[in-house]
Amino acid sequence: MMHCSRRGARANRSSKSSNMSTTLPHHTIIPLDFTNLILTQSNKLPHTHTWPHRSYDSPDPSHHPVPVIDLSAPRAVHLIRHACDKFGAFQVTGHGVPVQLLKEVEAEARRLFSLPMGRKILALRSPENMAGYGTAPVSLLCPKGLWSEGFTIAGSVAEHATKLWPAHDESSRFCSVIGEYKKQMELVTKKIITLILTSLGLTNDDVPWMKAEKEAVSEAAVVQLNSYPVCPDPAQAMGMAPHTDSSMVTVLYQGNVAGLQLQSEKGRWVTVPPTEGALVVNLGDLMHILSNGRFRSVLHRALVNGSEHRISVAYFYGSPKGVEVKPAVNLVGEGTSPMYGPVTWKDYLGLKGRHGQKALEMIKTSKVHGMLSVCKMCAMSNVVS
Ligand SMILES: O=C(O)CCC(=O)C(=O)O
Ligand SMILES: [Fe+2]
Repeated sequence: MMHCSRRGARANRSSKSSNMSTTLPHHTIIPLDFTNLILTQSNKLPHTHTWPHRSYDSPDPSHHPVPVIDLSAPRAVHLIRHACDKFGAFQVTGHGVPVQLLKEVEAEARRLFSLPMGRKILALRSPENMAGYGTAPVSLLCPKGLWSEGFTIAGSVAEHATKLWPAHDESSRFCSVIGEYKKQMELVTKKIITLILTSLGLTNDDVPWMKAEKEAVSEAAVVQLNSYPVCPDPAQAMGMAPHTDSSMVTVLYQGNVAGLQLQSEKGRWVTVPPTEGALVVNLGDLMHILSNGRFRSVLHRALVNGSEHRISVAYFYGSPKGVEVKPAVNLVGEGTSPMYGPVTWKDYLGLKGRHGQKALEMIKTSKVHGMLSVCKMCAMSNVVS
């Protein structure tokens, strides 16, 4: 596997005060102009987007499939505990989100990404604030470009939409579909978190911020639209580089085109097959912290393909503004210390943005006094994944 390094992040930060178009390695924030590329270019992967070792990691066909769990089944809690222990991920049905709404969100994402680059760039995100159009935040830490584009929706949907579609009738559909999606996803995500807590022997009382004010809770969520255009050389390309999400949980809709893979305990890649009407649930780093290391946050990536344009929609649920997540007291053995120090989602995102997959290690209680205080001082916030 080609590992992501901090090279891109450094290049990005150093470009802050200078002319972005000349000094920024473009793949770090501005995706390829796929719409134009598909119309005019030869069938070749640019060297900036060629991952030479990617094809070495062959998937593990013998691995047990990631379980599909019906949320309304009597054994749901038991099945969720097993899935969280073994995979750090599962798929859910019986979630109550109308399939029609999922299809509408996908259609809106396709409408957004098919806009000309000149229009999408009007909503370009900055290196410090990941809301808006650009490559996935994980690309800041990658040596090569990703075969994808992303749009991160944090805060007001209308603010994003009017940048893309100045005409009201063009932006209003996006606002209403995404607005409804956020509402539905908040409901289902809280249901899923409650079941996960139950599987750990905890209740919502052990995590008081679950009952926080409605507004604070809606600040705890971010929607990420991902687009993976048809690729001329899928074996050498990477849609989304391997990463764990920083969230508590991520609920992902991946339409009907395969691409998502997660890493098994044995370190092999396992495809999560699209399942009609199902949503994928990935445990993020905050859940790993809350569970005092019992549940792992799953390493995952997205591959691309040569015939279909794939869309995925991730709903990241972190923790409300200012709330520090820490290992649940009931999961810390008597006489032992919690495995991790308390951290807010915002600070953790800052750490992850700077240090990638090393971030978790850095808030281990043995390390917390040195590194975390340093990173809080120079916090680069709002990096989402
Ligand atoms: O597109 C996918 O399947 C994965 C997306 C993802 O991992 C993310 O947005 O964090
Ligand atoms: Fe992810």
